[in-house]
Amino acid sequence: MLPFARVSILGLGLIGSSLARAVRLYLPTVRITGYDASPEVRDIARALDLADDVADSAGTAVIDADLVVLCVPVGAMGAVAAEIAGDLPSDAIVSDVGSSKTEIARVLGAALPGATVIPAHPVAGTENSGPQAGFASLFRGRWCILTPPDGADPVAVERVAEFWRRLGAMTENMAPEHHDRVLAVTSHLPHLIAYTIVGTASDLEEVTRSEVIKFSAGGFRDFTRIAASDPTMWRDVFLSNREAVLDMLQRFSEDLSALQRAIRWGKGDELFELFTRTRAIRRSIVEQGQDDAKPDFGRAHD
Ligand SMILES: NC(=O)c1ccc[n+]([C@@H]2O[C@H](COP(=O)([O-])OP(=O)(O)OC[C@H]3O[C@@H](n4cnc5c(N)ncnc54)[C@H](O)[C@@H]3O)[C@@H](O)[C@H]2O)c1
Ligand SMILES: O=C(O)C(=O)C[C@]1(C(=O)O)C=C[C@@H](O)C=C1
Repeated sequence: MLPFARVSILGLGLIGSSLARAVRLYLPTVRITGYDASPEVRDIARALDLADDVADSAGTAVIDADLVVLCVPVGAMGAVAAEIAGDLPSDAIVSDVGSSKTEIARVLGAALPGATVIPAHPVAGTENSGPQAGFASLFRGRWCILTPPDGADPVAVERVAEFWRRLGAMTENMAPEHHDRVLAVTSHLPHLIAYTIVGTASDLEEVTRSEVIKFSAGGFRDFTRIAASDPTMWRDVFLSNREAVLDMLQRFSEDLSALQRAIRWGKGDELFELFTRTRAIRRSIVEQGQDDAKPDFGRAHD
């Protein structure tokens, strides 16, 4: 059975438009209503035929929904939730796709008292933003982590999980606090490091900007992709997951200092031991099929 028949997607950027495209492709009988605060994005969404209807206000977008998915930056979740509170059908389930979860659970709970809220996070994305950047296969073969509140209705949780599985994702349930610690190290810290290294390189006086661009063939180029990610999104992620990120950053700084010492004192065995360990981690990620470069992964942009 279809988990939902009428889905409203609020925020039609990379993730919202990918969700709309995926629903169209994998759940073609589901009616999609979209909304975005930006009139330009609404016009583009209409031109791209992303939804059956693109509403001009958040309230009208949810009026007959059975699932509402908030796809806006983490810092805008509370404001959108407040906008829909008066129009949300009492039996609708509200979910979201935000990259941090504890703070979102708090703001959604406060703005929508009595509503069924089942937050989720598809661990899939790119450095691009906006409605043109989305594609239907974004979630295929990717994890979607659900962070239901204590005492959540198991049927509602399973309906949201089934919705994501129908779009090709694999699902797992987690406590929001645990999610935020795991993602702090697997997603948030890597972005912080990429922003730092690209910023450091561009500030170096003895290396010109054109040299940075010209010789960025290998590792640095990979960092520049990550460092091109959306500034609003990532500002909100770091501010909303402050504690976990600062904790992981502290550990990272200590490990970096140890590496600095090993290089200074010529401790080649320490460097070799670490690099051997990290190579094994990369290999197990590739073996588990979690690597984009895997040829049969089927995530070609549609
Ligand atoms: N980009 C990624 O890789 C990625 C991956 C997984 C989850 N996420 C999460 O998905 C969410 C959306 O990110 P994105 O990459 O799609 O960003 P995006 O910038 O591409 O799209 C966000 C959209 O939200 C709209 N918006 C902003 N405030 C709004 C409001 N108050 N009401 C209605 N619309 C509003 C913007 O106009 C924009 O079109 C974020 O919470 C982010 O943390 C992002
Ligand atoms: O592949 C990328 O470009 C991403 O940054 C995707 C990525 C990640 O860090 O893995 C970014 C943020 C998300 O919340 C989920 C996925």
